[in-house]
Amino acid sequence: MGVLIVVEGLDGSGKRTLTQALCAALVSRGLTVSDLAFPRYGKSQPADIAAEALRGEHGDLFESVNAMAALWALDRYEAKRDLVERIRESDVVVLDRYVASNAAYSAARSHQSMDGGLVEWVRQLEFERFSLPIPTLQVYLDVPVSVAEDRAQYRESTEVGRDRDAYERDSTLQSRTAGVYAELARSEWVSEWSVIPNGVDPAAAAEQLADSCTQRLARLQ
Ligand SMILES: Nc1ncnc2c1ncn2[C@@H]1O[C@H](COP(=O)(O)OP(=O)(O)O)[C@@H](O)[C@H]1O
Ligand SMILES: Cc1cn([C@H]2C[C@H](O)[C@@H](COP(=O)(O)OP(=O)(O)O)O2)c(=O)[nH]c1=O
Repeated sequence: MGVLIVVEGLDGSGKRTLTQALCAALVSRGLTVSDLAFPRYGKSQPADIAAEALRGEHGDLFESVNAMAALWALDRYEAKRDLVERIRESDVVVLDRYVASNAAYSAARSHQSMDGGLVEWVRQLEFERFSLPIPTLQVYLDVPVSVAEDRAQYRESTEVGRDRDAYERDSTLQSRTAGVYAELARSEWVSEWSVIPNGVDPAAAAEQLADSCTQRLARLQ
């Protein structure tokens, strides 16, 4: 039975980079590691439909915050059995985005703080109704919106298929999302959070997180 670590943050905040560094740091400690990124594009119809809606397809689907959030949530519901199995079979499972993404982006789209109703709606849908596994630790990459945007723009210009979608192009949405993420982290929403400040080297952050995983695993035994 392993620990579930979730990496959260804005588009371009460095989630994929930290996830990869963390997996490498865990493997170098002799641990068995499994990683998964949400949305599971190409593997989940709900995720693909939501991504298409972000690019203007499917009529007015994009307009509904709840409909979009339900699609991202259904992607995770479909992955539940796989996720539970990975947690059973690995020492550590690392996720690039999870339920907190839905909470932060949905509240931000509706101009709500974390107390406005949507965050609680997401929690009830995903953790109560769907009974998705509760993360052991949620890691928030606290990067200024302008830095995340510059990185997402750079990636768009250098990587095929990484053109920015409607959320990524909306910098006021990104900035409200950062506000909700900060609230979620401060209130330790659903489980423990760790905030990585801007400027911390991803490899150094990964080493610290890997040490913390080793200690948590020792406590579980
Ligand atoms: N700490 C960092 N400092 C500088 N550049 C970074 C850092 N972390 C990630 N990057 C770069 O920023 C871009 C976006 O990072 P990525 O990990 O893909 O972000 P995300 O998965 O959050 O969208 C990539 O080009 C990556 O190489
Ligand atoms: C996983 C997830 C993502 N999102 C948002 C965050 C992103 O802006 C957008 C797409 O996810 P993202 O991780 O950015 O996909 P990619 O960069 O690979 O295209 O959807 C939610 O609103 N809820 C969720 O549950």
